[in-house]
Amino acid sequence: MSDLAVATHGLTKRFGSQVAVDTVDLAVPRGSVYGFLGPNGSGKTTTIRMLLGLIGATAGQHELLGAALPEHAADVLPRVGALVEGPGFHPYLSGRDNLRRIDAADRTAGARTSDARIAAALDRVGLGAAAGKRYRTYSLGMKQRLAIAAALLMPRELLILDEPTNGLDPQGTREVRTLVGTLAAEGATVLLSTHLLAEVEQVCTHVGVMHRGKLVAQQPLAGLRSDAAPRVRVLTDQPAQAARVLRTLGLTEVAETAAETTGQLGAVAPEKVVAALVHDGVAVRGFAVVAPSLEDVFVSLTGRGFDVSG
Ligand SMILES: Nc1ncnc2c1ncn2[C@@H]1O[C@H](COP(=O)(O)OP(=O)(O)OP(=O)(O)O)[C@@H](O)[C@H]1O
Repeated sequence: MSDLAVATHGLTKRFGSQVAVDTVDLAVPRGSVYGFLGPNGSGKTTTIRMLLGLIGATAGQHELLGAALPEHAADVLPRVGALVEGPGFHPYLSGRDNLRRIDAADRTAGARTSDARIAAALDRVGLGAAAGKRYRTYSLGMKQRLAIAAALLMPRELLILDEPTNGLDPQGTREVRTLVGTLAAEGATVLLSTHLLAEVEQVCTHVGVMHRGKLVAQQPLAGLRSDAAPRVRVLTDQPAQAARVLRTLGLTEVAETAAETTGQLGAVAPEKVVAALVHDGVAVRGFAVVAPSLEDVFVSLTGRGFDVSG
């Protein structure tokens, strides 16, 4: 059995002359919560649509749960729950009745257990109380949660969620994050796309970063952090003098403000920096080694800021 829940090899999608997804090799380990991160338009949704067979790839191959698609689609796709844009819900039916329609269309689901399955799925996403209301009266967040409930009607080994917290209020966002954590704890692999760093920091074990159609980084979250270069921060009334010392030692990206000087450590030991500052007579009021935030890492990979408010 493959230890990857999702694997792609040179997956590529062109729209006319535009390359939306460019030779992407995804490797999503089983049991991981994989954050598929990237700015808007970087190719996440197009990749996910190819994974699920909603659009064909221009080039490349992919496997879900160890089986090649599209050859094994009939066997594999029932074990995969998906949330992609534009679920086909009926506006005049209640949330519960919409799930009934979806459940009834699933040949692998037993009709006698349908009510219990639907109630459990609604409960999981916190829509139990609103289950009887018409879909068209739902807020965007409720619609999103109903879409997740639809993906959870059957037990799933793999969940592929495109921007699952899009449009949710903070409370709804927290609920979805908790739900993702629970599903992962139960053994499901979760691939979720997002442009929100907070989402990645709070729930993901692995990260893949897309930028202009290319996968520019892919690794465990902890690795991405530790690979990033730490900086020193020197609080001092003599920032220019401190900056000279840092540069002489070989620190890079040295910057100074009125009250502090910072620089990227590289291979230089922090204690060596302290000793050199003292030796040079710089009055140091504070000294710290700071790991760059995830946002710093992503900006360095994509050259773009992320929305970190979520
Ligand atoms: N059907 C299509 N026809 C033409 N171009 C498309 C089509 N679908 C996507 N694109 C283009 O492909 C690129 C990648 O889009 P995609 O939706 O995959 O990005 P994304 O990372 O999911 O962004 P977002 O977070 O905005 O959904 C974009 O430039 C987009 O305009």
